[in-house]
Amino acid sequence: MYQLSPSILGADFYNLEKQIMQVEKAGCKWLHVDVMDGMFVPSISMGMPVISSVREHTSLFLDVHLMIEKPERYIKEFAKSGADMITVHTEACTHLDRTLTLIHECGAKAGVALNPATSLDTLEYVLDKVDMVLLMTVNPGFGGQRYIPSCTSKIRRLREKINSLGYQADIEVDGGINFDTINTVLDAGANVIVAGSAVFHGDITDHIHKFQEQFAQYNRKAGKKS
Ligand SMILES: O=C(CO)[C@@H](O)[C@H](O)COP(=O)(O)O
Repeated sequence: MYQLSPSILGADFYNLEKQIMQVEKAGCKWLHVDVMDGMFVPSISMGMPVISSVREHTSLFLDVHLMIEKPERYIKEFAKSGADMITVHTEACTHLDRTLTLIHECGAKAGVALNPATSLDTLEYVLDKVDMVLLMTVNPGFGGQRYIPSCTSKIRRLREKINSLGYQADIEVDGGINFDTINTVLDAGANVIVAGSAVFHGDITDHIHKFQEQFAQYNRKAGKKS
C-alpha cells in the first residue's frame, strides 16, 4: 500500500492550517512532522505543542520523525501529544531495542530511521519489531536537498530483506523525493514517500494528485486496487 506523507517542514507555517486542510482534502492519509533539536541535526524545527495543535484538528495519521539526541527522553510526551507513528534514529539511541518497546507501550507505531551512511546491518536485531524503516535519502536537517543516488541500492536491499524474512514493515524514504526521483524509489521498493518541497512549493492539490497518479500506475502494474 503506497502512502504519501507530506512533510510540513516544506509548508508555509503562517498558513499551516489551510495547507494541512488542502493535504487532507486532496486525499492524503498521512502527514510527516520533522522534529529537530539543533544537536542531532544542525537545525531546530518544531515539537510537541505543534503536534498537539495539529492533532486537535485533523484525523491524518501523524508520522513523527524525531531527529533528536536520546529520543527516549521524550517518547511519552510525543505519544501523548498525538503522534501515531514515532520514528527514532538508530544513530541517536543508546538502547534502540528498549526505545522501540517504549514507543509500542505508549500506543504508537514504531519506526527506525537510518542516515544515508548508516549500514542496514544496524537493523539486524530490531527488524522484527519495527512497523516502518525510514531511509534518509539526504543527510537530515533541511528540506530542499538533492536525492543521494547511492540510496537506491540500499532501498532495494532492504526491500529484499524484509520480503525474504516475511516481515510487514513499511519502507519510507525521505529527502529529495520529487517527480524526477519518485519512480526510482518506487522501483527500488519504497512504499511510504515523504515529500516536502515537491508538495508544498506551488499548487499543493495538483502535486498530491500527481504523486497519487504515480502510485495508481504502480498499483496497476502490480495488479492491485489503489
Ligand atoms: O527530514 C527531512 C529533512 O531532514 C525531510 O522530511 C524534509 O522535510 C524533506 O524535504 P524535501 O527534501 O522533500 O524538500
